[in-house]
Amino acid sequence: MATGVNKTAHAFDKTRLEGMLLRRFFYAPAFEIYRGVAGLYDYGPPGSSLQANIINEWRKHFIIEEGMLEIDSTILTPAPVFETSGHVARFADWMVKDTKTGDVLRADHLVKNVLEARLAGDKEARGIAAEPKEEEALKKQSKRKDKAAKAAPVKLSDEVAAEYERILAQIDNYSGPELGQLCRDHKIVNPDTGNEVTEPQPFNLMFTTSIGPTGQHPGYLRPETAQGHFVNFQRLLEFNNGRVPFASAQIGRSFRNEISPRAGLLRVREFTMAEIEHFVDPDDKRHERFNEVRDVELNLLDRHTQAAGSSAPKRMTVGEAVGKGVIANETLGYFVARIYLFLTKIGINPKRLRFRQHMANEMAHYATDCWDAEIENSTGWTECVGCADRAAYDLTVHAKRTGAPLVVREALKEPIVTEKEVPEFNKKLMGKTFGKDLPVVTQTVSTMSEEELIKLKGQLAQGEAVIKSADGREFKLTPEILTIERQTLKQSIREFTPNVIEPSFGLGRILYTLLEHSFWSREQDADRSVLSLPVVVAPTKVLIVPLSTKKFDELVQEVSSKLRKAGVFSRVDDSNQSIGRRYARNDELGTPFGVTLDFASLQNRTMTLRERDTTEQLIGGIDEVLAVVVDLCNGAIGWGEACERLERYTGQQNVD
Ligand SMILES: Nc1ncnc2c1ncn2[C@@H]1O[C@H](COP(=O)(O)OP(=O)(O)OP(=O)(O)O)[C@@H](O)[C@H]1O
Repeated sequence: MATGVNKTAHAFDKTRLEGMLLRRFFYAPAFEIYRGVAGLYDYGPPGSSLQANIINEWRKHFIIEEGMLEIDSTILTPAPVFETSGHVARFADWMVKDTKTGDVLRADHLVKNVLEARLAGDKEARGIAAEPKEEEALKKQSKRKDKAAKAAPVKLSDEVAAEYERILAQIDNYSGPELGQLCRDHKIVNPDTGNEVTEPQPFNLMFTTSIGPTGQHPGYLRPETAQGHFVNFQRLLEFNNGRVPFASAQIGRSFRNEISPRAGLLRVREFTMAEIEHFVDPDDKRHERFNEVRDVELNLLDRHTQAAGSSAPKRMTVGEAVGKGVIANETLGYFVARIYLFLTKIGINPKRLRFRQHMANEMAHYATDCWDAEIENSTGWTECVGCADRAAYDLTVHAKRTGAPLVVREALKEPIVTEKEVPEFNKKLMGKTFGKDLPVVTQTVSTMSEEELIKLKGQLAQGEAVIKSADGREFKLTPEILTIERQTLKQSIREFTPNVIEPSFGLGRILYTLLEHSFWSREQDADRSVLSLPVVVAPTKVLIVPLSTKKFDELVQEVSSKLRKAGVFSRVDDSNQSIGRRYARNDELGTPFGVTLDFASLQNRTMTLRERDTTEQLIGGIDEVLAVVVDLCNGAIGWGEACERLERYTGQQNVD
């Protein structure tokens, strides 16, 4: 009985969406009455509920479903942690400055925006319809002062257009000097002023602070939550009975001093992340639940496709991708698929979701493979989740710096028995013979290969031998100083540093793209906007609408208390506005169901149930409607089944 809804009746209108989000206070610029600060936003009631519901679903989907160990580590971090992790040296973006005004721009964004705008201008000049992101680029450009950029759309030669496409397909792969070269080669200037820009310089994105009253401990606000997992590794491992694989998970705030944040929630300076660190045996990256996701189909944009200048993803199952080596291993593939399932469950349009593999330069030097979940929106494709195999890098560097044994010690079922040449030193005699060079001699012998030791043993059997240290000095050895014997060794413990697979979610980006994907206007009336948020994440699940205030108080109380007891979040709208207006307001807030109490409710204890997307209405007894609505909100039934149940109910009433 549910009729189809044409959600694409009106073209997506970003200005309308942004106006509505602000009007309904999903989120707003922070400190607005102080004129605000770029890149900081406050969430209002519907935005906060939406984020809380996304987090709730994330916790169910990952932490509960996968038995992960949840942690909550501090934001304030002493400097040595980020010196060790490499963030102090390398957590930087390339920035350029306007040579006249000193305005600061992020170098890769400058190149991307200018080339996209030129391609959009080219399309316009050729009379080809622009894609939404290109329209955005043109809109931005037309507001700017650069005369050349504002001039009539310019046709590009086919070679130049192809070159721009090639650059854009691998924009994340360029180093700072290469971005500088691109600016010179393609005459890229600051579009706001038309002025040239400086050579790109690295800019560290971490906010510095100092801990303690005298400022003696330099520190940083964390730019990601990951280090909190690594520094707690020993305790987490112990909690997991000393075994891998296991995963820890954390949801919390991160801070990045972004160079010029101008993209709303997509690029902010303070944001909530949800991160997983899955610790796994480096020799065995299979995943025991891989079969559950093997057939999940994904859009995969691998690095070879990008290097060839294309951005057309290949459609493939995860099983196929891991089998063919497109995705490096099962565990990484498992998480890529689980990320897909999570994002689509909360309402991201699967057709506008792809996984892009990092190109060689883009990936951290230690990582083995990395895939970003990118979601298409009005600004183009935006990374919303990163999923990387970080190998053993993090635990290794922290162990080296602190001396903490960040390793797994695994009892071997079968001890490994090996025969080995073992050098034994006469320390006393060696001390007398070599004095302060003793450690050099010991080190030189101890680091010899099996083959070298056998050769040395042979020479000693002849009376003496000469060895060469790493710095080229020679030392004479005799059988009195050193003996080498073949021994049988038994190893019953295997010690190794686990590898880490890290899915890292930015919740603000997911929330914003979800709002774009859910937003549409009714066919008959472009002014009537709807947010088709899935029930699981909708800020309010049920709107209770009494016809007029006083007479219905008791029923309103009854209905809201029953919904509360069933764990369904509802709101009462008893304003004086017409029911139609009240529904329209809640369509904008994404409330999936409405129940209306009218005079029939008083007389016959009936209630009307309305569905947001179709606007269909069903009538039933109050308790039956409540039972149906609770099942709808818990995801036990869909709208089709709700219709059948209430129609059955109405049929029975008529017979009775
Ligand atoms: N400035 C930001 N504002 C909002 N979300 C962010 C920001 N930076 C990162 N994120 C989120 O955190 C996730 C993991 O961070 P990661 O370090 O992989 O991002 P990134 O590669 O630095 O992003 P970008 O290249 O867009 O700056 C991203 O997928 C994104 O969702």
